[in-house]
Amino acid sequence: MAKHWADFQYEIYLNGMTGAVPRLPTDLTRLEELTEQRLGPGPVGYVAGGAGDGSTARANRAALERRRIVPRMLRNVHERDLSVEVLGRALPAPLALAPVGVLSIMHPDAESAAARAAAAQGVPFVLSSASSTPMEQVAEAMGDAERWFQLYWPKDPEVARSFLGRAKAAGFTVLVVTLDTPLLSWRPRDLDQAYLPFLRGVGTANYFSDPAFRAGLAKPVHEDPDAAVMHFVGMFADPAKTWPDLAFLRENWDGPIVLKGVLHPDDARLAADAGMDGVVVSNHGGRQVAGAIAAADALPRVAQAVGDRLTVLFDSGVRTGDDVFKALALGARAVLLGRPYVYGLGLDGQAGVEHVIRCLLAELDLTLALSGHAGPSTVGPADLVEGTA
Ligand SMILES: Cc1cc2nc3c(=O)[nH]c(=O)nc-3n(C[C@H](O)[C@H](O)[C@H](O)COP(=O)(O)O)c2cc1C
Ligand SMILES: O=C(O)C(=O)c1ccccc1
Repeated sequence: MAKHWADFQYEIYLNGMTGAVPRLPTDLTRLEELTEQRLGPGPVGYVAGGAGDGSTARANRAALERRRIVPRMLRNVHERDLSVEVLGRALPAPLALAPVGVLSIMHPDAESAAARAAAAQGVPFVLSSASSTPMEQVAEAMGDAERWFQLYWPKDPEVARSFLGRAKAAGFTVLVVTLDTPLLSWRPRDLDQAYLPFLRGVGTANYFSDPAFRAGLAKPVHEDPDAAVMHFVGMFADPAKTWPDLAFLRENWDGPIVLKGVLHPDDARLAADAGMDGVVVSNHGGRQVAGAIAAADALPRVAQAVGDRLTVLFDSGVRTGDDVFKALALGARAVLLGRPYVYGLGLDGQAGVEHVIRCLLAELDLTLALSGHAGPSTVGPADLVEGTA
């Protein structure tokens, strides 16, 4: 676990004094291009790509960049503390790693490397249902860190029950249920490169290792892998689900449940009415609904509607420490980091993910301090204006 959060910027400055150039850039917006140079256009196209022409992913960035911080002076920011409480858990910083499937397209150590990096930095790692490594194996890599599991809610209730039972048995305590992907969207960048990793069986580890999933196959996976993949595609999510179905999750999960992919304040109210514990305001990084509202534009409306009833988390477009600051100011309790850690993984495995987390938190710490805040709790709407940039 990391030391004192405010030490991060100090350590980086110190490396600068020794003349040692960091292995990866400290401007995390540069990682995509470097990863593409290293790994090629297929995998990076998949990670970077969005729905349709990519306009939602661009809107996510624009909505964060348009908001500008108005720093305050002379507020004694000498002693700082980034810690926050999220869902009854004390986190060292308002940050977790977002669930990202198919990580083995980035690095052979995939989810285990990302989980170890998160654990080393004390940040929760949300394990995707579509991971390339079975959940039990990733749980081991997590050590005594917080274990959060993301559910793609399978069509077959036996598989859903089996996943929840396995996740519980493997020590996962927080359930993040993704609602925005009952189907995968139209993603021209992947279609045009014929790069759809799950069609080659990547991201199916939890399914292929699941007894309830395998019971639905005519032949064992190794005898007919194509049929197994098609079975996965047809059942990994369920477009027929409606709000009353959430009772199933409550019956089958003991800990906090967070609904990911909420953009409308009325959906957030429905989540609260259904006894959920939190929402992630997210448009899946612009990967699902082309033309959707930017996540940062949805955030204040959702926070206003349910901020007193639910834990409001945020993702989609976070690239820098000041983006985290802005999300806090717009009403998020914490953010999930997506693509930047995926590129860190692709470029330098576990060390690359740790680099990304440390840069982001160093920058957040400095942004807080230089804006007049000793920690996340005092940040609010008054810290921002809407500019034109
Ligand atoms: C390659 C890739 C795979 C993803 N897989 C999942 C997934 O399996 N489950 C999920 O809930 N979200 C998934 N997401 C969405 C992320 O959890 C998160 O919402 C998104 O990356 C945030 O946008 P950003 O990366 O632009 O910040 C995926 C995102 C990417 C880029
Ligand atoms: O690509 C994605 O955004 C995603 O969520 C996903 C869904 C199924 C399998 C792998 C990734």
